[in-house]
Amino acid sequence: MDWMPHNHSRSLSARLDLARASNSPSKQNISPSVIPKNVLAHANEFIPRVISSSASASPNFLNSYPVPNSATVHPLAKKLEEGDVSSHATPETTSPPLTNSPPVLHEKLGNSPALPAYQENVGGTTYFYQFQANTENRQTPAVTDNVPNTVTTEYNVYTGKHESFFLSEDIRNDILNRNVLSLLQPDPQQYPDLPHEVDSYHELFPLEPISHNNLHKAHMGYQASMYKATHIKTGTHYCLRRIHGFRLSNTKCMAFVELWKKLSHSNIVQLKEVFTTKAFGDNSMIFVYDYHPGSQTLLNKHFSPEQTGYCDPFLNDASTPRPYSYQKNNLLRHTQNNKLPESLIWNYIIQLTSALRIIHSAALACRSLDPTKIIINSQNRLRLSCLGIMDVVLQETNSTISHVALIQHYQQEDLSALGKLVLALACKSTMAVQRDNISTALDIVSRSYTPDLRNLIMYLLSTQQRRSVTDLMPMIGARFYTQLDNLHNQIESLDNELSKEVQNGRLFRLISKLATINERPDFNMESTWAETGDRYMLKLFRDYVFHQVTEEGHPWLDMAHIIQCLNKLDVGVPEKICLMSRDEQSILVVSYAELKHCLEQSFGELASTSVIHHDLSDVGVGVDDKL
Ligand SMILES: Nc1ncnc2c1ncn2[C@@H]1O[C@H](COP(=O)(O)OP(=O)(O)OP(=O)(O)O)[C@@H](O)[C@H]1O
Repeated sequence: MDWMPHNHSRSLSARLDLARASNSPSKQNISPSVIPKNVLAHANEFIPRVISSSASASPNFLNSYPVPNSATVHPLAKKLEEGDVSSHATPETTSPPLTNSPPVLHEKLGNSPALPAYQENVGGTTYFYQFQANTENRQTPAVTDNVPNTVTTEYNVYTGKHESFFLSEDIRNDILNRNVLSLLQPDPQQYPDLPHEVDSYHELFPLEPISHNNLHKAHMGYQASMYKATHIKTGTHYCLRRIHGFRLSNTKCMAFVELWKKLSHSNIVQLKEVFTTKAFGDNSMIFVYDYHPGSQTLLNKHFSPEQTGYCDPFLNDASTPRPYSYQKNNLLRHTQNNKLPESLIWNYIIQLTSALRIIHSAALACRSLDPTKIIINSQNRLRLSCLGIMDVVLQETNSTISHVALIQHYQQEDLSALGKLVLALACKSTMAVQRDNISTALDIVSRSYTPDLRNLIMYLLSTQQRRSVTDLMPMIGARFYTQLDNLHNQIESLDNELSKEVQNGRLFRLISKLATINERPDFNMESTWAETGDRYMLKLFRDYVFHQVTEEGHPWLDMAHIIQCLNKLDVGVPEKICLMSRDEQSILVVSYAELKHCLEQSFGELASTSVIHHDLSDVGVGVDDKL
């Protein structure tokens, strides 16, 4: 069978390669009868040429070996015929160690040690061979023991611990959960009134039940609702907060919007844009924010009656009046049993003060520091949401007020709101901050937490003095370092997790390229496109990488082998491997560099005529040093 008849000079090198493929201690001779005469005439002394991995010339991979029926068969083919060797090949791999060698031709030029060469004259052509370096010590034995696609099962593949190879389950689930939430689509039957498009956004999905109760007017008398939406052009998900029935008559407030849009901080939900729309059938004002899937409000997280076992300790049953001391003891007992860890409260304080610091230094005020307007994610990251709305809405309702003049007042209100929030968290009660309950609540804090926490709350609640967020820093003290340390540790562990997966995209793109080429039914009306030329090589390579079998013919699934082969293909190393045709009649000796060239060439052909072409061109870029 001569399926690569068109390049005789290549055939010569191929023969040489095959001779080297039989790189066993007992050297194999190349039968002179298989060397074409027209090549001999020009090359009576032949020295194997160096194959550079970056060679742009036509690759030297067409090393096919027609196996003649005559007596002058190549020794390796002869061995195959005689059944001396198994009819498959061993995978080229160094991990785990193979007891039998793969038919790998190590031509790692540049880093291979200089070994003595010997020469042999065959039919007038001189062949130069290099002795094998320390054959006994090699992890991989001689080729004569094996042929492509077979492994011996004297060892077991190290399956390893799942977690040591892949992202931890917790992180994976968290990410998947967020992805699912981001992709949620509304049921049109459940929400028939939802507009198809609102300005540059579509796929609106309500983040809370749409209230038709006009009494629920959280934003200075305006009803509001929240939607997840997708930007039509970029596909990015955002949060739209709609203020119902709002008509903007004064554009002065848009100066605040510009200031808020510029404010970027890890503890605030960034405002992206503000616009008016009639898409909902009324005059609505839309505030577009970053979307943080999986977030919940602080109210839901810590004060929700829907949580099992939660009830507000300050909620008295009026039908059973009891002496004050009894109630207080009850409160204390309840708080002791249910209190939040102090470290968590300080964690929140550091994040909230950090956000307030940046807001106040931009001459703005939050004005919505409320458990319903602070969102928290699964890693306890707090973000102030709803920023900028009050500036717009209040400007409208009372346009005579100068916001700039009042900003300091609002900032003081922010600090009071922070004091109440910390008190509520320490007592696990939103009712604790009611005027009648504050002294009892502070008493509870004194008994349950350190004086530092009480002092901070007292400072924030004392309205006699002018307070500043920067004054809180000494009260936080060394806890700041603990927070920083925790964050660094978290970053490091995420970095470790990321490093496990960092190669996946590259390998996936490589496999995608192979899969789009291999056994493609037809291309450009050529029914044999996937079976001839470059593609044939890739098909055999696919068998070599993925279809290894044991000597008994059982599938051999070794991820290390697969990944190693793909990495070498991606880089295009000069190392050579033997590929065997499926009928086991022919063997090709081919380098990864040549295979890479085939892949690029064939994929280039496909991509150039494809209707859609996703850019996979960066496959392999800069990975040489990552093997
Ligand atoms: N930027 C955001 N990204 C993701 N989810 C958010 C974002 N902002 C708010 N949410 C979620 O949307 C839902 C509704 O938020 P909203 O601020 O309206 O809370 P609320 O308690 O319903 O307050 P209100 O009384 O103003 O309606 C909450 O579950 C909240 O977690």
